[in-house]
Amino acid sequence: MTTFQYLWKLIAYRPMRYTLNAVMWTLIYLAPIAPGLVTKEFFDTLTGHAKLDYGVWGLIALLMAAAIGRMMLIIIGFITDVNFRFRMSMLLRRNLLEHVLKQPGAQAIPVAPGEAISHFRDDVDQSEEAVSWSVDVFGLTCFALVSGYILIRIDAQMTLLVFMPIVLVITAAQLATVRLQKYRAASREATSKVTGEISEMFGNVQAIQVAGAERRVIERFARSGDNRRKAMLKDKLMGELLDSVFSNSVNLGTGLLLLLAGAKMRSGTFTVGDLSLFVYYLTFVTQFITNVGKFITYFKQMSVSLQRLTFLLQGASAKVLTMARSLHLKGEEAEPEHEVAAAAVAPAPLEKLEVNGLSYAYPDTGRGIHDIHLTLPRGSFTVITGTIGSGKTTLIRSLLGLLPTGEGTIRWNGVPVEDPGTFFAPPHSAYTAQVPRLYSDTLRNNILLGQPEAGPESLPQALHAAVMEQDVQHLANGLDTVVGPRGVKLSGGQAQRTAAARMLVRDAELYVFDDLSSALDVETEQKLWERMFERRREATCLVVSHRKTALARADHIVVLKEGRIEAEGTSAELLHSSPTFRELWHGDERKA
Ligand SMILES: Nc1ncnc2c1ncn2[C@@H]1O[C@H](COP(=O)(O)OP(=O)(O)OP(=O)(O)O)[C@@H](O)[C@H]1O
Repeated sequence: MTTFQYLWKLIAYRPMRYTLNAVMWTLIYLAPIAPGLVTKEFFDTLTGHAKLDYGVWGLIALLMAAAIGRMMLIIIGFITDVNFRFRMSMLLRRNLLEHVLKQPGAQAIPVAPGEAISHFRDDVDQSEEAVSWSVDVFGLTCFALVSGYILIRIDAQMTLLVFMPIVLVITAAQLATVRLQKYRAASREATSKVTGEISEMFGNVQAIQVAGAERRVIERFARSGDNRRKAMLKDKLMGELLDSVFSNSVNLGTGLLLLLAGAKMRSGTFTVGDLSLFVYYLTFVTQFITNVGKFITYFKQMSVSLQRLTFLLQGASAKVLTMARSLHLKGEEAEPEHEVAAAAVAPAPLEKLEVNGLSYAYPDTGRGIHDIHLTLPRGSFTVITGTIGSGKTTLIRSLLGLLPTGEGTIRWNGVPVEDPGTFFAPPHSAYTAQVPRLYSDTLRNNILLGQPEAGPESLPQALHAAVMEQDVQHLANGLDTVVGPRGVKLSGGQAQRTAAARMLVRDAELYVFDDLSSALDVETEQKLWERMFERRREATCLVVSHRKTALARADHIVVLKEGRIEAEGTSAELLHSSPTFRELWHGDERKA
């Protein structure tokens, strides 16, 4: 998408609001035409050159009326502007957020969270700015045309002589905006780097401390801060320099005007009123050129913002950004599409899940999984095992659509799953990741994640199944205990079982656990599996584990090595046939 198309799409999102805004600001910019003419009449009245005779008080009344009228227009103009701007930027942020939430969960954003936030904030603001300034350019062009016509009719030669040098000075200064734009892009880049570093630093305080890396981290941060300072300084200096050229060009024009007008006034072809009109309009004409320049700068910055926002889309078309959607303002009904979609997919009981030829390679490392075949019959307990880095997590994530689609097919009861990312969610499946992700909220909210507490049974049941009920009793406020950022107030095992309870509180046909037991002792893990089976005999489980507790229960075990299936079968079969399995099995025995 070109920058112009992007601008146009944003305008076309709310065309009536844009038009209303453009009309208002055109009226605001045209408004000074009247007081200019009244001022001219005033001075011409004093020198006896007036064509209309309103008298001094009449002219004062007209000036007052024009000032009040313009004030009113400006107030309305701000209302229309804010309304339009808000909708435009909200559309961008809404679409961007929706896109991120629809991405394969394991790779939702291509940059650090802090950097993504800076795109959400600054690049959207920049786009909003450019569209909003297009309105001003239109209004000021109308003013320039009308005032130019009036001035040329009074004295064409004076108009050209006074305005041409100003146009030249400002155009030359405008050319310098190319450099300004470069500086602006650099300062923006430096700012997002600093924001990204802050967010990573805050998220990793413990890791920094235990590595004794405080000083080095601070030094690195200081270097980034210093780069940002230099970039910002260049940006500000250039901006101020250009602004001063633009604002001083009015004085330059007034000087020229006085020099030229003197001779003309002596010869009687130019009145004092004409002079006042020229001086009065001069400010606005200069403003016109300045603002056109500003618009060009904003437009160029908008193209940088468009590039950065498109990068966040990770290959999706930039059209995603401007797709017209409701913002649900003023009590508009929420789009029912999600509920409809969810209702349409009746949770067909899982009889058999088949995976054929599933492959995925990470683009940067080329590592991943190759040609995986799996069959999970209803009520089965399948364990994926293998050495570190053999591809267990990648297999689970590919199957659940948490990574971009690779090769292979997945069939649910014989029916191909077209979009695993949306399909593998409750009520079809529930998943606990290897690293539990918790919010800084209450334990209850972390488990429910907005799901209504259905009956008096389901939450306590899920806590019991996750072997969490004792822990809740010992927490200061039970389920209403706030767990701290990323769940820091919980132990590793508690955090994992909270994630398990989050999964179990959702009714699902397929339960997927990625190394759930890594922070659990053998006894707790034993209880967890027992309760799991008591509660949901029919549930199908796919579990990543290298622990005997899980391996011994498995109906079927798949051993991965370097992304491929090395062996599969029951534990008894594999102990006989697979050296990798024997190593894992006895390794766990040694640990126990
Ligand atoms: N985001 C990523 N980008 C690039 N390569 C990755 C990424 N994640 C994992 N890999 C690589 O893919 C391979 C499989 O990783 P995966 O996390 O699936 O292994 P695993 O068997 O789950 O390991 P572990 O037992 O340590 O959890 C590894 O070689 C790893 O380095």
